[in-house]
Amino acid sequence: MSINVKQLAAEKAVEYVKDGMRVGLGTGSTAYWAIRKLGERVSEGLQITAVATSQASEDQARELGIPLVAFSDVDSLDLTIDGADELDGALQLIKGGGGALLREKIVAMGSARMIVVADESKAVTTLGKFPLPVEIVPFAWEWTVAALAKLGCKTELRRSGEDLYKTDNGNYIADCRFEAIESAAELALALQRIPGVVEHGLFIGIADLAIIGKKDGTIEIIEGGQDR
Ligand SMILES: O=C(CO)[C@H](O)[C@H](O)COP(=O)(O)O
Repeated sequence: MSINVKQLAAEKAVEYVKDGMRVGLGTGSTAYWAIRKLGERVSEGLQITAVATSQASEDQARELGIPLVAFSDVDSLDLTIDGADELDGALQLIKGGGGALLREKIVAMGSARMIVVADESKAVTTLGKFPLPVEIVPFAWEWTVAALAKLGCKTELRRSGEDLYKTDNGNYIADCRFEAIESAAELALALQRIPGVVEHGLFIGIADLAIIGKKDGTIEIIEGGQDR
């Protein structure tokens, strides 16, 4: 039987959750396993409150009996566990493959610690093979997409079947294929200067720890210095 490497990484991360913590719940197929394990621990008596980063994670947590609060009801969170589409050795991330990057960034930035959980295929030397998701407002989206393309990427507006994909916040996602991002920090600044961009999927200086599950059943832990 093959090992579920996402589950391996996610369950390791849940070991960092202690009684009384306020926990941010990430989004995606790796975060799913973390939420599942948290639900198991809650049913065994773990006392936590949680904030979800998407409707999907909220629904899953509710079903498992994890006590949920709105982010506006807490000053800050102790720990967020979330997945990533790519991560490098400096713990810079690309996120947003699941379309939840805006809420994910708010929740991660509002947490004392962020743990990234991933399988080894997500670990890269240079970010950029995975198209960078950028959340944009629907108004004048054609203009915003053209402005993004001027940064040197191939840009595609995300679709959901026949329709344009809409985030939980009612915005669109432009997926920007750079192939290689030489300076994530410079690109982040350039993206922030484009009106119409709500948020981008570059997470720089936010993650504290990455837990990477490997096919051979081992786990690699990368520690980083965040500068939130
Ligand atoms: O950023 C995300 C959602 O917006 C996810 O964390 C990211 O896409 C990784 O997902 P998965 O664990 O399913 O590979």
